[in-house]
Amino acid sequence: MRRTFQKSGLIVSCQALPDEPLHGAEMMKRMAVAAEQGGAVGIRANGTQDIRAIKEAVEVPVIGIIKRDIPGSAVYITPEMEDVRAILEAGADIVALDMTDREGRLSKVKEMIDFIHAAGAKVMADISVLEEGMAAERLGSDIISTTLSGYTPYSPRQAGPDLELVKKLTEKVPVPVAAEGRIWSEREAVQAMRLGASYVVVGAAITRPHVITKRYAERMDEWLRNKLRAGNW
Ligand SMILES: CC(=O)N[C@H](C=O)[C@@H](O)[C@H](O)[C@H](O)COP(=O)(O)O
Repeated sequence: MRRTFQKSGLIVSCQALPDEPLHGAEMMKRMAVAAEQGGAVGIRANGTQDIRAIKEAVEVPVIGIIKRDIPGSAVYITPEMEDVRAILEAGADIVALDMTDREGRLSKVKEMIDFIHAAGAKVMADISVLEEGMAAERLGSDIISTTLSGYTPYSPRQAGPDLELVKKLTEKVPVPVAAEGRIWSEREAVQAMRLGASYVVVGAAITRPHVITKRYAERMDEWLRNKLRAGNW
């Protein structure tokens, strides 16, 4: 039985790629358990080993992805049907996939969406601009997430989350919207909800300690450099 999501809440993305210090299913399982203890209503996880380990350890639904580089392609979040199959076999309740309008992707994903639905799971569309979100909804996606805003050449690059996109999506699409990407504070999370987001997905700010540490260290170095430049240190 696939699990269903609460109507709204925090989803914690528990991901560590092979070059990251916390890489490994055991670590990600513990991260997910901690997130659930803290009140997360769902977990987002990458790779079949992590998805399996997390599904066994938590009660909340799990969004599965497979990040994979395909030579010559910019699409790396659940790129192919074989990835969808593997995610479903690993037990994910929701499958998230790239639904950006690149490389004819939007004409290719319908088959994937139908396959996911036939397996009793739901679809999260990872998009980067409003038009992609609207197209993803028309294709039958169950949740639209701003995951890829800032990561396609035509979406805005910004330090913080794309709250403008969250707002536009909630006005235009009739399915739940998830605010995802570069959310670093509770204030930003609440702001996203105020703008109509049903879910807020937080990754690095909760589960990537080396990134959290780097932010602290860089801010402190910057302060120190400014002090030194001003000659009062
Ligand atoms: C762009 C991309 O590949 N995003 C990935 C999607 O699964 C993850 O690396 C992010 O951690 C996730 O989207 C959450 O975002 P943030 O870690 O910024 O809170």
